[in-house]
Amino acid sequence: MIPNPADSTILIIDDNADTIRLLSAMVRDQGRVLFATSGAAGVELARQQRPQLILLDVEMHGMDGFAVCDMIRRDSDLRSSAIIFVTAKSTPEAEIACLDAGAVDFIPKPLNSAVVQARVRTHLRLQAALATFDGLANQDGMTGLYNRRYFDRQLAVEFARHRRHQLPLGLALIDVDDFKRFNDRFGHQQGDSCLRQVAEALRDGSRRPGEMAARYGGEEFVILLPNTDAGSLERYGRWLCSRIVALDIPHPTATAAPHVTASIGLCALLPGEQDTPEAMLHAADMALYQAKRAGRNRSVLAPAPGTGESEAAPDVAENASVTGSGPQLR
Ligand SMILES: Nc1nc2c(ncn2[C@@H]2O[C@H](COP(=O)(O)OP(=O)(O)OP(=O)(O)O)[C@@H](O)[C@H]2O)c(=O)[nH]1
Repeated sequence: MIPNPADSTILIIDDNADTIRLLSAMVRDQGRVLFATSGAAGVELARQQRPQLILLDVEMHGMDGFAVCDMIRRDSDLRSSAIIFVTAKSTPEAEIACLDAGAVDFIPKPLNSAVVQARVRTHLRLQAALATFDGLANQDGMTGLYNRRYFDRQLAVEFARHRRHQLPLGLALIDVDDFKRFNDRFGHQQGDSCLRQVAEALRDGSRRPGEMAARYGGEEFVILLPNTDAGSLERYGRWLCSRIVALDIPHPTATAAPHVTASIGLCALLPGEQDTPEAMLHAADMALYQAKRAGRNRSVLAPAPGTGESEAAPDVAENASVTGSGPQLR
């Protein structure tokens, strides 16, 4: 979806109430306008609201505009917020200093309504275009799910966050069963359509806050589940298998059932210092392998990475919890 500039949030940071009133009136037709009357309050509000555009006064008491700009530019969550400096110092040197500090533009005081509106409009359009490119770069073209590159980045971020807060992180690796036979029987185009339907079911099945589904490659998908322990993940695996069965896509040459099914490898982990995202993915991959070996159309929960058990691909019945698909609610 192409972001609409009119849905943007504009944050004004200025310690002068009159300037805030004036600027708000000038830009209120171009988005949702928020304001803060100090640099510190502005940074806090920016972290909460992630505005597309920040109109930042240079000369403020306490933390000045340059210090605020520096804090915002260093915050990875605020990388996509554009800053326009608003200042009475309109010498070329002052203008260059603002741009060098990381602002995208510069608005001189006294404020001219038409100039302010034109600059804000231009930068909101640019922000919308950048967000669109960002979205496309992170998307898998065929299914519309996130792509592997974006997933790997998010996994690293979530892994670090769950380690910091000592929360359990869940991961599900999903592979469509006997998909080569499906292509052989129905052709590649039908195969693509089948993958799109599976992707849609996975997207619908991962809509809780923070959950994300991605295409991991070929007929393999992955779902990241924040704050999910082993017990919840096992239930989720069963539920996900049943959702794919419920698509009821005929697959007469499949080995597990006469319709499309998937095998799922699960891994839940309270990340410790020694754990890595790669080891977690590897554990889920081993569990997926076991699900295939045990007959497909099921999910298998991996032993926690680092216990050594997942390395040897042990017998399913001994070392993994196998869960066949059943029509269970999540
Ligand atoms: N139509 C279509 N097929 C794809 C796509 N990506 C991968 N495939 C096919 O998926 C099939 C995967 O085959 P295998 O890795 O042998 O696995 P499988 O047949 O699903 O068997 P199991 O995984 O053991 O159940 C291959 O035939 C690939 O060509 C795609 O984007 N579209």
